[in-house]
Amino acid sequence: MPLLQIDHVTHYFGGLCAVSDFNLALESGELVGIIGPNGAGKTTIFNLITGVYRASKGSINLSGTELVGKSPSHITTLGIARTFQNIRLFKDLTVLDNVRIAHYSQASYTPWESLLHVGRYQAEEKRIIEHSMELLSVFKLDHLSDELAKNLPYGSQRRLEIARALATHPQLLLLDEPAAGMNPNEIMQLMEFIRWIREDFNLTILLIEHQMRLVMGICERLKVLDFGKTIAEGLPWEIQNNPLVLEAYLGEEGGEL
Ligand SMILES: Nc1ncnc2c1ncn2[C@@H]1O[C@H](COP(=O)(O)OP(=O)(O)OP(=O)(O)O)[C@@H](O)[C@H]1O
Repeated sequence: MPLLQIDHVTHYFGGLCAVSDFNLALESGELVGIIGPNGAGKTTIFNLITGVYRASKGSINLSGTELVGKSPSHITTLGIARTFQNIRLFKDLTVLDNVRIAHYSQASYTPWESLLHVGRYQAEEKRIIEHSMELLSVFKLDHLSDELAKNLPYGSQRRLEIARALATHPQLLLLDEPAAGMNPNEIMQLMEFIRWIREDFNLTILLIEHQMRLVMGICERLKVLDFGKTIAEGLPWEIQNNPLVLEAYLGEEGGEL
């Protein structure tokens, strides 16, 4: 059974069909890309998977559990984490607190234990801080744990966002334009980094990206959207030579493939 099975998902914003009859079967361990020109519906698909929007039609299934109708926090506990197109850190909190916060969806103590700092609270807090520091260390951010997130360079903020996403122990990681704003050298490093976290954290990854160097370099297969519809799918080299895809991109200002 695929880890994620999306069947006939359609979503309207008023009269606009942002996603039309989208289908995807994602096997455990795969690294798949969704590409398409601006406004094609890519981020809407992430918002549908993570429960930010409820699909107007269709089904989204994670290991046998239907996600449509579930809240984003519930979906997080089921094993899906994401990053955002525009980095969404708590910029005025420390690096450590940004990762700590992500653990609270799974904390096992009660509000009373938390208020009074008794019972499971102390042990759980210790575990959360230790796990946060372990993650920061793996991402080479531990020496910056007391720094405010807003003071980190851009590339480190991206790494911190991914570290925070991994704090919830996801099986499926959704990366929304992780290479946005990066130079070619940083993109090469990011490619290595994504390959490495997939292996090290046993992840399945779904990636939205405009940077073709990254998409073609690491994705095993691609889905291409245009105006909410899937216009092509296949191996990166097949997509690169697909006339429908070329037309969709060439029609976009500055678009290239
Ligand atoms: N909350 C919303 N309300 C109304 N329309 C929306 C909303 N969110 C997205 N849209 C519209 O839905 C369509 C798909 O948007 P979406 O953000 O999913 O595209 P995208 O492929 O991620 O684009 P980009 O590459 O520019 O991020 C667009 O026409 C967009 O204007």
